[in-house]
Amino acid sequence: MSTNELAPFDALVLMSFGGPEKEADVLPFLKNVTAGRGIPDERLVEVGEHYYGFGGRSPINEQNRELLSALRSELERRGVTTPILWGNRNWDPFLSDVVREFAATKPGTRFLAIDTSAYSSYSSCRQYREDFAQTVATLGAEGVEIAFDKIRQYYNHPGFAKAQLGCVRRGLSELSELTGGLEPSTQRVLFVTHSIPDVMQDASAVMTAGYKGQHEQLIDWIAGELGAELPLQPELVYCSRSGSPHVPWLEPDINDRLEELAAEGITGVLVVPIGFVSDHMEVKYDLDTEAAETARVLQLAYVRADSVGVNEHFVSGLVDEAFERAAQLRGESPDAPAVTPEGPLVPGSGACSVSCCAGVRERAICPVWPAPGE
Ligand SMILES: CC1=C(CCC(=O)O)c2cc3nc(cc4[nH]c(cc5[nH]c(cc1n2)c(C)c5CCC(=O)O)c(CCC(=O)O)c4C)C(CCC(=O)O)=C3C
Ligand SMILES: [Fe+2]
Repeated sequence: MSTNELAPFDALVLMSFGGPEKEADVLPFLKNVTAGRGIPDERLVEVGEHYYGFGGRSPINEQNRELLSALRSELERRGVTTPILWGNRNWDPFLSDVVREFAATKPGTRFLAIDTSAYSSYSSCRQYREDFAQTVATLGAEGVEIAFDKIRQYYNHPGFAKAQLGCVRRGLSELSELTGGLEPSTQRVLFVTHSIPDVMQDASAVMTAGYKGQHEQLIDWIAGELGAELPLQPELVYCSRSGSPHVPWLEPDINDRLEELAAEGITGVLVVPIGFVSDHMEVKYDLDTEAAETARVLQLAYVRADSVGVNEHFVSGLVDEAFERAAQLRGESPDAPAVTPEGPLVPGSGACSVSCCAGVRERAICPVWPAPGE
């Protein structure tokens, strides 16, 4: 007997940010990212340099190829034959191209998207829903009907959470080895995520625990799970701020915080990239290059924990979330596990509804999930 755990979906699509793969790609990529966003030119030149420092190649596409292949293996292991594609917002392979090619052989395709972004905010969730709406509209104008849904934001799904827990555990033992033992009075754990503008943070906190609150809840869960294994005080800091210096973004920046901590007598840190699913350019440049250099100058011992990458808990969690979403759309009430007090961000439950993480611009989103009462 065979059942299709992903019905009513015809295909899965891994949806990501995209990144350049050679020097000539860097500027056109940055133009795509910042189209209509008012990022100062100086910032673009500066960010371009981060990429040129790595030969113009972001690691993100390679990491997504690995994630795609890990997801394929996990689906195969579970006997699922539904195809899985990969598409990006800002660089080749572009979502619309991938979807167009697939839908050409199968009109009316229903896609279920898995995006490489765990938390709620305009940049990390709603903007993907705008991308899906735009893709539906573009193909619709070409006479090709398609539909999209997406899995829930998964920062508190046990798969992602357990993967993060493992990364912290390994990082702690590395710091301990490097420094001859964990020392609460002189060491800290810095959980790092991508800074966002305060207004984006505020919009994210209307219908959900918010971008910042979700990170804090996950950190609390990790600390609870580790118990005495975590003798060091954890805190949340930020990286990769951009935009005008007059616009407030979430702080403290990791480099500023390292300076303060060094002045307070801290001599070692474990840096955990909890906001990122893989070691892409923010991790390679902002953490492994820039923050590591700040720590070196301050003579701080610096260990960077792994990102979840293709950790088995993470990968099988993503497949569980796809199954969960498909079952919800079949009218079933699947188990929706979550490790933090906020609970699962079930689409349309209020979290991730039409008004969740609303941006400054009015743009069509897809799928449209009204919350009860909206
Ligand atoms: C929350 C968040 C995530 C995490 C969630 C997720 O993963 O989606 C994320 C991921 C990423 N951000 C990336 C790259 C960039 N982000 C930029 C700009 C911005 N990011 C923002 C937020 C986020 N970004 C914001 C509020 C801006 C300001 C402009 C705007 O309102 O959009 C810019 C423009 C230059 C600059 O301003 O730095 C670049 C080049 C890459 C690719 C890395 C690689 O190539 O390996 C990835 C994975
Ligand atoms: Fe970004």
